[in-house]
Order: sequence, then C-alpha cells, then structure tokens
Amino acid sequence: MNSPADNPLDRVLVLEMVRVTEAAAVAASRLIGRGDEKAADAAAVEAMRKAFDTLYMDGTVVIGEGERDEAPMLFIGEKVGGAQGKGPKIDIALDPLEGTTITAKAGPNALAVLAAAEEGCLLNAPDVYMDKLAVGPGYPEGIIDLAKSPTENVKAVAAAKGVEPGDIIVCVLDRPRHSDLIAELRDLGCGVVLIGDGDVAGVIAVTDEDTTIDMYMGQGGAPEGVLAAAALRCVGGQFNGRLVFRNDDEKARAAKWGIDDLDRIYTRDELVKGDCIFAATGVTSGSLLEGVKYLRDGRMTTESVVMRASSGTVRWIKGEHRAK
Ligand SMILES: O=P(O)(O)OC[C@H]1O[C@](O)(COP(=O)(O)O)[C@@H](O)[C@@H]1O
Ligand SMILES: [Mn+2]
Repeated sequence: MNSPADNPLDRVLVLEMVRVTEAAAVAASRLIGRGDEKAADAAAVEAMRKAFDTLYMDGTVVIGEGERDEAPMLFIGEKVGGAQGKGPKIDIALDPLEGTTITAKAGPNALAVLAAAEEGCLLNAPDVYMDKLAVGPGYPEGIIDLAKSPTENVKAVAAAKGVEPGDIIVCVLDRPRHSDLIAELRDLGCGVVLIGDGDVAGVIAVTDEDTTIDMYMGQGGAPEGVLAAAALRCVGGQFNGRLVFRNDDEKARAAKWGIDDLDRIYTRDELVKGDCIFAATGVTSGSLLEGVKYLRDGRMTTESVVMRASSGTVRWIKGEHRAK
C-alpha cells in the first residue's frame, strides 16, 4: 500500500470524488427530457465546479469543457479544489455531462464523469476526435491493434475467445462516418450494437460481460477517450486511441499541448499513467449505472461508481438526497 507521502491521490479522499459527479448528475437530472442540451450541460458544469471546492486538493483541469476562451467554467488549465497552493497537486479530466443530447431526449447512458491522476499522468488531449478500439479484460496483451483493420482485430479477438468472428459483438456510435466500418463488421457476421451517443459508457461496456459487448470501435471525442482509458486502467481491458485532425486549427491545438506525432497510436497506459481514480454518476439509466430518480416523497436517488487503478477497487455507491 502506498503511504500518503508517495501518492498525492491518497491525500484526496477518493470517495469524495463521487460527491463531485453526484452534484453534476443531480443538477443535470432536472433537465432530463426537457429538450435543452445547453441548459443541461450548464447545470452540470456549474454544480461540478462548486463541488470541487469542497475537496482538499490543488487540482488542475487538463481535460474539460474546452479552451479558456470557449468555456466560462471548467476550462482547460482552470484550477479546481479548495486547497490551492497547499493541497496535493492533482490533474483532472472531466465531462460534467457526457451525453448532453441523451439527457435532452431522456435516452440511456448519460453520465457525469471525471478521472483524477497525479500531475502529468493524463494525456492533455485536445478537443478533437479520436479513433478508438477497446476490448475487455482477460485477453493477451496486444490482442487489439488500431494499425490493423477492423476485420483483423475481430478475428484476433474471436480466435482468443474461441468463437467465430460472427459471434463477436461490437459497439459503435451510430454516425454516417461509420458506415464503412459497420458494413465491414456486418460482412463478418458480427452483432453491431449502435449507440446514439455516450461512448464513455460504450467503451466501458466491454468490461462488463452482462452487456454481451466484446469490442468497441469507431471515432468519438478524444476527451471521452482519455476518460474511458482511465476506467479501463482501473478495471482491466485494453484500449487503443489515435487522435483525428480534420484541419489546421485542430493540429494547432495539438501542438499547443505538446503533441507532435499526430499519427501516434496510444495504448491505455500511454493515455493514463501512474495511479488514477475514475468516478461517474448516472444521469439517465444505462449499462453502467442507474440514473437519478425522483421519489414521491421529494427525495432522489443516485448511483455512482468510483474505481482506483493502484488497488483495483471498484465501489458502487447508492445515494439518497433531499431535493432542495
Ligand atoms: O456526436 P459526435 O460529434 O459524433 O461526437 C461523439 C462524442 O459525443 C458524445 O456522444 C456525447 O458527448 P457530449 O454529450 O459530452 O457532447 C460522446 O460520447 C462522443 O465521444
Ligand atoms: Mn462528452
């Protein structure tokens, strides 16, 4: 076990991270199904920002709501935590409302989510797309490789699992940009689980046999890629990510954060190093968590998960809250 002196995360109450995601989820939950993505996001951001102040840490947002001039709160570089200059230095990746459209439409799998690690341990991913490939725990290291085709990756996983390629179930974001990928998977006979949004939950689904999902493939947000990699670092499973740059402005963003090899394929442990914490609270119910529920007596319930890489501990936390 690490002593507090070794590991700054020990000095932040790991469980306290859940209060931050709970606060964001509860705030966003009032906007579930109200058709207003922006209002839902703003509510989650404000609540998360406030909740951070209750934590004893000197935190810095490294993945957040955008660049300083784009986001009023929780922008990249913003200091969070109630112990600036004296508490442990922690880097934070966050998505106060992962699934703004899901929330607006009352769909499944919207989450309030964050990852925390020692300073310098999270890839400062710019807000661009990322090609993602993931598989759950229990496979030989290197079984998936983003440099190879979807067909090759499915065949490798199927062989290791002892099944036919057509038995493999792959989760993919339902987007026109994935039409070739989906056609290739269907040609192999794979089951393709199409999700409307929310690839943090989509990637994490590969770690849970109950979902029946074997693999995750396709392009989504790079920030969400780092968050999902943090979760897999805690519970196991492999992840490959490659940043996708659509124009010079996006390339300039990468340069700003010191990323010079634009074609690099990052493994899970290159995206997230050292010890880390992953915390999430469900906003709407889905494969990972139950959403916020309002009881008749005016109380509400939440479900959260908090995990830690160094110990591999996964804690599921149900909360009951008085509606304000
Ligand atoms: O909708 P796009 O542009 O395909 O982007 C995909 C990304 O958007 C999401 O579906 C939703 O993210 P937000 O709600 O945080 O915007 C992510 O899960 C995913 O990585
Ligand atoms: Mn998101």
